[in-house]
Amino acid sequence: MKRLAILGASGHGKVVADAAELSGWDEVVFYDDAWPVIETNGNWPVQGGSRELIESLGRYDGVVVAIGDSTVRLEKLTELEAGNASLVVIIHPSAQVSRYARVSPGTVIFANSAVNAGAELGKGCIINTGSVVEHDCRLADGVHVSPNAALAGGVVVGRASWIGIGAAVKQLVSIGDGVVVGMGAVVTRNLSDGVVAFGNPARPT
Ligand SMILES: CC(=O)SCCNC(=O)CCNC(=O)[C@H](O)C(C)(C)COP(=O)(O)OP(=O)(O)OC[C@H]1O[C@@H](n2cnc3c(N)ncnc32)[C@H](O)[C@@H]1OP(=O)(O)O
Repeated sequence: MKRLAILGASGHGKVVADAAELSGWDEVVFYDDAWPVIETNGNWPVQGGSRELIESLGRYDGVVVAIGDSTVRLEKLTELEAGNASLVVIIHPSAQVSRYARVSPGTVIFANSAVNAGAELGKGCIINTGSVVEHDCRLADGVHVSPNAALAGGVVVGRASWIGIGAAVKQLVSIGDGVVVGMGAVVTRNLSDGVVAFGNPARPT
């Protein structure tokens, strides 16, 4: 019996839970600091807040954080690691993840996405539905690649950056830390830390 605890009773959490069940986890439960006001998240129970999770880590074979805000997600991952939580990777069975890619703990990879050979993904990344992380991309901790976004070969993305839904990033482009790439953007040039950029070609606002 494999038991998974997910911190973050969010809509994103439901997708993580669904992918987890489809990839062999027998029991999936949530923890969220909104507990006990929130007692369920879709089909799954919410059993406590982050403190209760830390106190009951021994009950679980794996833990993952499903908080959309990348900075908060990384903070919670760090707290759980300090408590010796067993952070796991969740991969939807329809995702294509190369055996030559490296995926760090706490990262989730959703349906119909592809992560190709030589890609390196940091901790707590979200590779969302239908997105593409091409060969030799390097994603730092906490990167979110939104649904249907595509990173061409050798793209580098910094810590906690967010690539919006349907965006496209040219090969070998380097995106800094804490960047937001807007939905549908076409990124042709490097982006420095902290910028918000969108449009075709994408320009920082
Ligand atoms: C499973 C999931 O749901 S994952 C989540 C996926 N969601 C996303 O990818 C959303 C990413 N976010 C965006 O693209 C946002 O629009 C941002 C971050 C780029 C900008 O957000 P905000 O700062 O709130 O901008 P706001 O909505 O006020 O728009 C400001 C202007 O920019 C325009 N604009 C905003 N985003 C874009 C975009 N991606 N492309 C072109 N124009 C845009 C708006 O139309 C508006 O123009 P106007 O002033 O002429 O009316």
